[in-house]
Amino acid sequence: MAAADRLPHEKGFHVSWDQIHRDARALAWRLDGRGPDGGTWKAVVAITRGGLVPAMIVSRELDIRVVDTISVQSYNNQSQTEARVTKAPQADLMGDGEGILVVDDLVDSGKTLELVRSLYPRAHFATVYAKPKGRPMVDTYITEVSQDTWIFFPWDMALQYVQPYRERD
Ligand SMILES: O=P(O)(O)OC[C@H]1O[C@H](OP(=O)(O)OP(=O)(O)O)[C@H](O)[C@@H]1O
Ligand code: HPA
Ligand SMILES: [Mg+2]
Repeated sequence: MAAADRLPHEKGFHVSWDQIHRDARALAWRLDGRGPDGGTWKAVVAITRGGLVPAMIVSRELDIRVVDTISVQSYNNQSQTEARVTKAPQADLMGDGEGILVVDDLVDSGKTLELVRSLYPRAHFATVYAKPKGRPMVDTYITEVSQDTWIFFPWDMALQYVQPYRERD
């Protein structure tokens, strides 16, 4: 669905680069020292593509140098399709997920995390934003938004000229 076709009851939550940076840092600080046995995390695994930016910020804050990715595609623009893994992380790194921090930008229906959880049940799942339906799938998150809110990330947006209020028809 194009952004212009959104239903009127659906709200937009626009996240700037500055905001995602602050929120991803807050996520990192919350996760610090919460690895196995109160220790450090073995690796950060980003769920691409949306998890790449938060995972980079988290791994930088927590000084985790081992970073891998899992590609899960669950949306085509804004309509949901069946979640599927299109690229898996290194199997010997992952094991059952013990000590692995899986990071994504948000959890919505929870379908993406449900799939990744089924593959790595002992991993820790962290997202920056969460909607109520998907919340049971995430272990740590920073900000919750309502289910009828669409989150717009800075990598999907551009600055645009806006007509002055008095000149709009
Ligand atoms: O909880 P869910 O309902 O599964 O939705 C959340 C997922 O959907 C989006 O990814 P998407 O599949 O659109 O791919 P992208 O990260 O490449 O944009 C988002 O980045 C999450 O990964
Ligand atoms: O609210 C959202 N914003 C961006 N991508 C998404 N993928 C699922 N839900 C969302
Ligand atoms: Mg994603």
